[in-house]
Amino acid sequence: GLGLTFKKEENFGDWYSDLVVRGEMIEYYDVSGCYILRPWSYAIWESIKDFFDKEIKKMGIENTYFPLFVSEKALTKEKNHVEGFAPEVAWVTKSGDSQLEEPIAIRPTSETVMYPIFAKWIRGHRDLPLRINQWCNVVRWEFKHPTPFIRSREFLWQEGHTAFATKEEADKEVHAILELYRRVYEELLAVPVIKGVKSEIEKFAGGLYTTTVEAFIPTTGRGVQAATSHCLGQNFAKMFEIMFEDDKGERKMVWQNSWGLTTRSIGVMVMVHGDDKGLVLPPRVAPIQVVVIPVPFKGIDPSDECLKVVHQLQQADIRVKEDLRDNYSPGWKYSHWELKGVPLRIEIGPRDIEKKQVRVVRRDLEDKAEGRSQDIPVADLVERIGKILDEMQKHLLEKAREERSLCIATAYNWDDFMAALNNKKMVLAPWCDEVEVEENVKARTKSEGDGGAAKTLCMPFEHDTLPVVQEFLPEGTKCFASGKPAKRWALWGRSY
Ligand SMILES: O=C1CCCN[C@@H]1CCCn1cnc2cc(F)c(Cl)cc2c1=O
Ligand SMILES: [Mg+2]
Repeated sequence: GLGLTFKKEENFGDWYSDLVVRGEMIEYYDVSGCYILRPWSYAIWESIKDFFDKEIKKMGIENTYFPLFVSEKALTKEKNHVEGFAPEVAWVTKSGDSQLEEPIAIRPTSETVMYPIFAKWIRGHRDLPLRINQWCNVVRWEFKHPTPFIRSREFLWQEGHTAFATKEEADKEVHAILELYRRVYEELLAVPVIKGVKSEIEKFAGGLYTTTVEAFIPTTGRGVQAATSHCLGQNFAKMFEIMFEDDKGERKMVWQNSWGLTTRSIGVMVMVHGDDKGLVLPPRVAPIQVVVIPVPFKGIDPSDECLKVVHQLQQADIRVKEDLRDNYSPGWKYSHWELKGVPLRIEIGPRDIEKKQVRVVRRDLEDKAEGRSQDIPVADLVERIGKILDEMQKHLLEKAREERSLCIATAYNWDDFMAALNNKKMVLAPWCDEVEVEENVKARTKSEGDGGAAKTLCMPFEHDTLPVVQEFLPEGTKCFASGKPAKRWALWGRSY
């Protein structure tokens, strides 16, 4: 039958892998860790890209394209930047059947591709700020189990790379980009995220500090890094000698940022909103927002009325499609388009034609929920459909926020921390901010708990939906793990 084989709450891993294929987002591929993005998911990436690209252009950031290949010399310019990552670098070693003189790496990220060129482009303070972005693919030969969208050996992303004369300008941009990432998740994907800063061991080692938006999958109790915005400080400027002459004629190193959002965002959206009937797509990114289905009866075929409604909605820039196939029943079509996660379906039968109305059914409400289906006069259709789509967008975010708030516990000691963790929650706990304590928590949670180590997901910036804000760490509060004086709240959790 059409229904999904696995239940989300019972068998999440299989539910997800099956759903992204049955929902026609992903096709499997014979190179391990690589997936085909079919139109149904690629269209969602295009919506994300359209939004983000428009916003960064408003900020004066320009798109470029740098080569896919990195010379070994450039990639290994800074030993400690690469050494941790070396195992995941993919190399081209031959063309045809002849060995290459030098092996060439495929970019896993583009700092080492771009920054030697930045050093050429940046001479004086008038060359600053330099702010570029590229939409591309990167390759990282991951060894952990691959998961469509969430972890693959090749993925699509945007990577922004910027250079400034002062730290203040860099800091400001880090947060401006982080806010755009929050908007991608909350306004387009209807996924709530928590903004924060990474700990010293979780941050990008090559940088000064890393800010992040963290999403959460309630079903598995795992956090997932949704996007990241780093301030690199002057570390890369030092490595690649990116200097400029300031307005007093002094040679200074630039201050840099780099920031990225990947196709992982699509997987997070599927995991958060999907249900046992299939995908549930937020209207803002749904490739088709409304599907119109005729319900023939006693020889009357409402296909013409369907096409009229389709045309009306198209005029209002609503992404609408009719399903007039006569080799499938209305019931089959309802299940099919629910599996695909189309936000709204419109049913038109002979009685609807008589009454000059249509039946509108929402994908985001449970079968018996109030307001799931309603009869709407054709005359009011465009206005009402627009309103219902906006309502769905809001409802999906509110529902996800509500569910996530139930998955955040606050703990002041180890036992409460472990209880919450093993109850599939993220845990806000006061922490002494010492690296070895964080390493110790990782080690202890790896052995004691099931499902992998807990780590710090971030130190939340003050956040309206969290039970705490950084300032209110009561005097004398002890670190939940070490008992030492706590310095800050940390959000801990198991993660992807
Ligand atoms: O996260 C972002 C946003 C967009 C631009 N880049 C940064 C840092 C990327 C870290 N990182 C992440 N993964 C890597 C994998 C590698 F094989 C190598 Cl050689 C380097 C890295 C690496 O530097
Ligand atoms: Mg990695």
